[in-house]
Amino acid sequence: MPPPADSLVLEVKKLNFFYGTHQALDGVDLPVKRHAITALIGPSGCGKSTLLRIMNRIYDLYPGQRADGQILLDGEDILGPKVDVTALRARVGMVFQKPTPFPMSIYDNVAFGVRLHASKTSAEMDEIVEESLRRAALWDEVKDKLHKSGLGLSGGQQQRLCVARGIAVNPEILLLDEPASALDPISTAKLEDTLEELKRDYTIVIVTHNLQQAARLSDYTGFMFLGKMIEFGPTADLFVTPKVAKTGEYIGGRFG
Ligand SMILES: Nc1ncnc2c1ncn2[C@@H]1O[C@H](COP(=O)(O)OP(=O)(O)OP(=O)(O)O)[C@@H](O)[C@H]1O
Repeated sequence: MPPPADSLVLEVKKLNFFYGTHQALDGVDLPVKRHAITALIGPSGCGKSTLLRIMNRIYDLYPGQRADGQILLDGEDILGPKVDVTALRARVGMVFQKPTPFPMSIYDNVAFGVRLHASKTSAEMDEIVEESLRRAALWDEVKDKLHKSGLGLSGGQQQRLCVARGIAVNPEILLLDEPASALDPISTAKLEDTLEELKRDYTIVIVTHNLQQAARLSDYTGFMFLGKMIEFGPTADLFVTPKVAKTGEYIGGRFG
């Protein structure tokens, strides 16, 4: 069963995507439920990252890439020509595969995006930085070195810093593209706990190669293959009783 229509924050409809003449997505639909975690799984090259990159129009930065179809965010089509892309990226934040802290202090990493979008007093900014680091489950580890470089943190801490930076601007949706692939198991577990906590207030879409991670973490899962959304549903149903044979083969490890 898909999530009820009135619980959706984002709806991808009949989405096609082209890198020049290469069609990477073909008629993709994806309903994204508010305050839930939606995972995208599928073999390498099936289009998971491409789909994620369309949701905040990162692809706009690259000539020759084009999308058609609809992506409704709170009912408004974000693929339309009149969309303010900077404002969109504040509403739909992104955390990448490799941790990408800026070469500046931990504090400034979190404050950076907020300064772009709003003017705050220093007391307000202190509060936002602390709250974001707490929510990203990093505060206790960094509260005594906020003015040291973000690049001095461990890989797992850097990734949670990127999550803190992403949520500091209070986005509706946080997109994560294989955020744990460069992390050790303990850092991965911490990041997963963080995401579980965050879904109370945010909507999360995560691309992962790790099927156990998708099964542990997500409420809904979409399985993609060769640019198509093959099956979408509640994670427990898709993993235990997939409706499409291809989904079962992938989950059963018969290809990938
Ligand atoms: N910049 C690009 N230019 C041309 N083709 C691209 C580009 N990026 C991706 N593609 C192609 O688009 C298709 C989908 O790629 P995408 O990176 O979205 O897959 P993916 O499922 O995220 O893969 P992976 O799990 O390996 O990251 C692939 O055929 C890929 O080769």
